[in-house]
Amino acid sequence: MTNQRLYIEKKDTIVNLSIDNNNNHYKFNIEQQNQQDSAKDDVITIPSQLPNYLTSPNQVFIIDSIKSGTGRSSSSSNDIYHTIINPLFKLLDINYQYFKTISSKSISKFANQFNPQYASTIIFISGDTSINEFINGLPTGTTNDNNKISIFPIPNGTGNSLALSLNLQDQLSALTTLLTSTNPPHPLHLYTIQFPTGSYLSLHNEKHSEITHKLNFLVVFSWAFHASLVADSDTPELRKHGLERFKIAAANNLNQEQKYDAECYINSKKIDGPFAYWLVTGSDRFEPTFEISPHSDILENGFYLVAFKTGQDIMKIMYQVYDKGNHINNPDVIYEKLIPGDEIILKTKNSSSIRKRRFCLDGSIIVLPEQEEHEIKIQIGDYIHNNWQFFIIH
Ligand SMILES: Nc1ncnc2c1ncn2[C@@H]1O[C@H](COP(=O)(O)OP(=O)(O)OP(=O)(O)O)[C@@H](O)[C@H]1O
Repeated sequence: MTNQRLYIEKKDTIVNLSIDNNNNHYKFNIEQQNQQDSAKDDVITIPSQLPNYLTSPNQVFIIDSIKSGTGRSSSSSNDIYHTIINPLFKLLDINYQYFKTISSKSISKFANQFNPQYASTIIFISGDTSINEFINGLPTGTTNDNNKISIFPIPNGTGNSLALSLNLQDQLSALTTLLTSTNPPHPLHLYTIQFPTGSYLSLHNEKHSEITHKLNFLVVFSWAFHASLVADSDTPELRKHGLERFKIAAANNLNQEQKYDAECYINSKKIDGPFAYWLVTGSDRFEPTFEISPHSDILENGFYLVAFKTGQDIMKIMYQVYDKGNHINNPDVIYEKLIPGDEIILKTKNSSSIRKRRFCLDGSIIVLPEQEEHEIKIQIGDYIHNNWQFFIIH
């Protein structure tokens, strides 16, 4: 059970928030006056003056991606929006618009019609993919002040790498950070990939939609073993297992040779494959203890290549990742930093089999067309995309 007591200065009221970690059930209650006079030392004060990004003229939106993580049903006690966020925001007089997903296209559609009057704050109750879908779904913005978007993740997905990289370990601590942070929102850096014509987004291992323009990622772009785990575990059956779904898919993948032929170039430096593991990431961890890139800082512009070749003991290296990111000291692991101005190109070979041409983009699976060779270039962008300026609340 995780508990949090908040003192709402504006209303001179203490509220108790709790989450039962076993079943994800939330509770919200307002303390009686006589209890309030007792121990006030363990409370977090929510000041009367909330951060600018939650007050007018900023427009606040909440996107509730209800199938993220193990999913949740509306108005039940595992629904953090209705149980906690809605009553808390009402108490704090925060004006916002609530948007709940109804399909796998909801977030892209919401993004495509997004046309705020002022700078906006978007709070995601989701994992990483939902945030990625929003950013990639936006139309071209104007260059007025209304193009500033501050994003905040309340971690509810299977993969919550963005939140974890900001040290937001759970929903309640994320909420208090959102309400009390004194840091100005920081530029949120994006990385861009042009996929070959004919590439498509795959959902539950079926073609979902064609990729028609460059796509951005926020936290991870992967191929080989990592992309296979994400793709293979994307079934309704395995999704029920939450984070365990990756472990189940990993066990299945370890029964097959992990051989992905390619050459990789960082600027003019060539790195020969074949690879078993290959990904680039700007975040330091994918799970609370899976420290995939200990030197990454999500607030910096740049990312790391983490890769190793076929023939290495995959599980041994994965355990090193869980051991405080110790894999980066393993001479068989390639760990390279890329900064603005650098570029990375992956040239795949013998990749006509579908398992060899699946990529993971912040949790989405992109399948390249059926060809023996592909070339993918990843560019380090900045925090501006399609005229929108992105910031992260931290
Ligand atoms: N009502 C819905 N019906 C179908 N799909 C939905 C619905 N709501 C959200 N989704 C989709 O579910 C996915 C949730 O991804 P998100 O990253 O937020 O959570 P997740 O559990 O971490 O998933 P992953 O780890 O695979 O990225 C998104 O692709 C989103 O569009």
